[in-house]
Amino acid sequence: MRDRLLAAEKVKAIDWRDGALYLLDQRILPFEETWIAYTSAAGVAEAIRSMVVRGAPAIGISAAYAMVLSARARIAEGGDWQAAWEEDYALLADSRPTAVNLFWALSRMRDRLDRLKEDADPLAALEVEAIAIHESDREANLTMAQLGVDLIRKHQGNAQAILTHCNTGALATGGFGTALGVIRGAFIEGMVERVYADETRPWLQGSRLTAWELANEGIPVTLNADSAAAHIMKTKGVTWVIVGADRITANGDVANKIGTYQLAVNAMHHGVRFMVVAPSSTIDMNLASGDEIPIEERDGRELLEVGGKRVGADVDAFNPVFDVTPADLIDAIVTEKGIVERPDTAKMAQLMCRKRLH
Ligand SMILES: CSC[C@@H](O)[C@@H](O)C(=O)COP(=O)(O)O
Repeated sequence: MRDRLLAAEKVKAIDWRDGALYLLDQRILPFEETWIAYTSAAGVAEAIRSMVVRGAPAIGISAAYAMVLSARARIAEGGDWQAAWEEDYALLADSRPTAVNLFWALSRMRDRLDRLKEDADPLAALEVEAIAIHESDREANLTMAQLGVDLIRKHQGNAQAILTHCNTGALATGGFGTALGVIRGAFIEGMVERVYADETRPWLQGSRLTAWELANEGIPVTLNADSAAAHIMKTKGVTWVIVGADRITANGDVANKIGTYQLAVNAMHHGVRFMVVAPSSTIDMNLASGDEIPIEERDGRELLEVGGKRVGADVDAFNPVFDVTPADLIDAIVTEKGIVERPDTAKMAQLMCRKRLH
């Protein structure tokens, strides 16, 4: 399974080469595959804000490389370069509020600088750290895929229908994906008959990105409107809903793409199992519950317009782009440190004490 999973890394969203960060512009996929080169932290912050790069782990990795770009520019300027580096740090931290991977990666970069020996080269150390963040996300994808597949097998090993939301694949991570990594692994093991992909209004991460990734690999995928999910659970033999996460709190509540919460409610009603797949960099033990998670609200025009053309009436639009699924609706959280079934505060604390499994 490992080799076939790694083949899915042919698709990637982030490339660090020749001292620049290259991001695949996810706003225009699947119609155009355009890479944009970034050489400044401000440029990367704007790329995150405007969704050139998206998906919690991918945002964190991009921010880490942005801090390398910042160090190079600020050291060249001379003077108190660390104060200027902190300004870039703040700019990046302000780009999107919900995915904690962003803040996790930034603080790892700052810690690296704080631990630097006096004669060490800060730029080289930061680059090594950013690459390590990227690499460890790839590794985490592999471990989670294996654990998630084992969990599916434990409950029901034969081919089944799976429903997913948003995009959690190679485009959203440093590897081949979190939830989509488990789905890929389950398909390789002959345990997936069909994947139902929610289109994921309003950015259409499901129809543009997830459906594209799966179809490219010959994994049977059917696209559906988000509002069809309950009907599909009732009529199409769905056994698992498998999603990613942007922030998981100390009690096991999960923030993910808007619409995830209603999937969990519907899954509970229909007896469909609900799995969340996320690396431990998505877990925020500083927040007691999901009520404390800052939920990003984006411009209402994202709902009122399609392709820049007005389609909605002249009214206000409320556009929260994440919601919080309470822990008691979740069957399992799969991380690279292990699986937490029926999450609660004690089990999450135990998980975070464990070492990574790879
Ligand atoms: C592995 S990605 C997990 C989440 O980041 C994903 O489900 C999601 O909600 C992405 O939202 P986005 O707004 O596209 O950044």
